[in-house]
Amino acid sequence: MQNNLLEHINSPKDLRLLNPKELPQFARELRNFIINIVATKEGHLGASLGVIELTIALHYVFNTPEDLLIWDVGHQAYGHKILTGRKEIFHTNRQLGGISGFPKRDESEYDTFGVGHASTSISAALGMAIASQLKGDFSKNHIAVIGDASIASGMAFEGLNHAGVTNVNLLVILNDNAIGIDPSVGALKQYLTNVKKGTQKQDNIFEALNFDYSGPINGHDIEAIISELKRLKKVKGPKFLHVITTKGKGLKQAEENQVKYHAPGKFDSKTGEIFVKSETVEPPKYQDVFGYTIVELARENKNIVGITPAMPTGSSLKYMMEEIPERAFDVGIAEQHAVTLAAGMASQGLIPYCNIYSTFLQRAYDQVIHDVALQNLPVIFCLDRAGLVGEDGATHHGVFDLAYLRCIPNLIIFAPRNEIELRNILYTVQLGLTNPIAIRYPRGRGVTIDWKQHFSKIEIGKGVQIKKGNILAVLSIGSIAKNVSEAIEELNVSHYDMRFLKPLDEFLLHEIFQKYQHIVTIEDGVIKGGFGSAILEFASENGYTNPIKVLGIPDNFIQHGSVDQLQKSIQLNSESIKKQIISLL
Ligand SMILES: Cc1ncc(C[n+]2csc(CCOP(=O)(O)OP(=O)(O)O)c2C)c(N)n1
Ligand SMILES: CC(=O)[C@@H](O)[C@H](O)COP(=O)(O)O
Ligand SMILES: [Mg+2]
Repeated sequence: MQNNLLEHINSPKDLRLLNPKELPQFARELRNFIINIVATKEGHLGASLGVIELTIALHYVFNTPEDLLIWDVGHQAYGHKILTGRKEIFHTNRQLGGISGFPKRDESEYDTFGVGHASTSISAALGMAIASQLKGDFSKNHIAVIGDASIASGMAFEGLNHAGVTNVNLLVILNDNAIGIDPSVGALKQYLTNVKKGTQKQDNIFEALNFDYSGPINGHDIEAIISELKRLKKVKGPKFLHVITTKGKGLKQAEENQVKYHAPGKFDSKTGEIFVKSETVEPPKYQDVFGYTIVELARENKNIVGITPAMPTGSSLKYMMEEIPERAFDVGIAEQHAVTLAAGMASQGLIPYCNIYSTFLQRAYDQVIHDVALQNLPVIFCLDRAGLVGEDGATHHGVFDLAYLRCIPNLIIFAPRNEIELRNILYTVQLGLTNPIAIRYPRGRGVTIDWKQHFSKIEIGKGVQIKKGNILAVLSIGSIAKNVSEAIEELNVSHYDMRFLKPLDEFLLHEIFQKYQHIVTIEDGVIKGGFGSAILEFASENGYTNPIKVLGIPDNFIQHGSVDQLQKSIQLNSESIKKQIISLL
């Protein structure tokens, strides 16, 4: 199909010149444009396809960028990006030096608020609306578009609760497609389903919170959305529009397999078929080592429970949810709840494995300190996606965990260098743990094909030497050990995998500091406050004066790109590590 309309549209101003009758065709073109590019460049797909009509209607009716539009999470904003001046560079989406996969303030004036983590849009839009009111600007509209999974999170409710007692010009649009990445969960989901079916007998929740509620309306009927948005534009105070859409709309496979097509990787843009990688045997993904191992352990140990806040597929807890559903819980986008739920369970003798992406645990920091560590409850945090995650970029890199966890008393912190270490620590912790523990491991595949070996117990607080050499010792933590091994293969230096950031293996450290002239520390976390800082503190406390070089993530936000490219850009790839070590020898 020719992009007859899209060809001429580079901004919402151009869009507003179209006749309303042309908009359905424009929607088809925009969809195809996204499908064609995501098919080869990868990225989030289903969410953007589902809001094409809504995106067009919003920019058609509202005077963006003066009217402020915020996309919750932002993974559904590809149509918005293309419509707001980024059509020609959309093919660089999520790539090194290219545009971000999420709205970002320094990328466009149409991106009014940086997003990536869920459920922030209502608070941000409310803040902007209050600012407009205080400035005496009563003409501006402030619009938050939020999904059915994201609105169930505590933070979204906090925003609604506040907004309902204001008279600011705020429009919350619920894009209800009944699914997050995985199917939405919880009582609110049931409520929304009942509203859709027209079987809801109770008061409308949103009206009860003082919102002017309208809907549900068909989010693919562009005429209907435009007409409703025009009406709402004239209504004062907090308004709530409930829109029903289909995730993946317009691509058959994406509609039928919404979980897979959330972010499908490369696929055939014509047929929609996902390209299957060749059958070469590869090491497993760390998430699968977690997912399969917890099932194995939980079969034997009936006290084991699993928790995920809305990431059953991403964390691979889905395997336990399939086999032992009564002990595996998807609690929705509710990281804070997930942590305190785990604390409650641990207080009663259960053994909770609380699996949260490193970046999303940031949201539950107080719960980790106040509900878990302060009471010394033996919760097992499995922090997936630790380190650089790649194309999701700055909002999603799990690089702060070592630093933000290290200062918490009682907490044990472990990072496996490979799949076997992960498997063994998962085994060890259910044998009886007196403290909480954080186990952090990266996105993607490990290094060991034959990973499913017999369990063996790991001694808490013990590091190991994995290569012997002279003069210089490299101390690493976690899976960055692979880069170190490659870097020093031909060098006469020692390599220690310290494994535990807390408690540090001080016995081993004394040995190292007495034996080697130079120490190099390497971590895939921020250098301010992480593993390297811990070693510097150890040296200072014990009067060691050996020169220590700290390698890790520098003190700035790392953007998007492949993990290899990003590691290279901050000298954490094996070649750069090698050069830096040689310069010290
Ligand atoms: C705090 C936080 N937790 C988890 C995620 C991972 N995540 C990204 S999108 C998503 C589902 C969002 O679902 P919904 O709000 O319904 O939007 P849809 O994808 O259906 O458009 C989740 C869980 C996140 N981005 N932020
Ligand atoms: C938008 C979002 O937060 C998720 O879709 C995230 O991109 C998932 O990351 P993984 O691909 O690492 O599971
Ligand atoms: Mg949804």
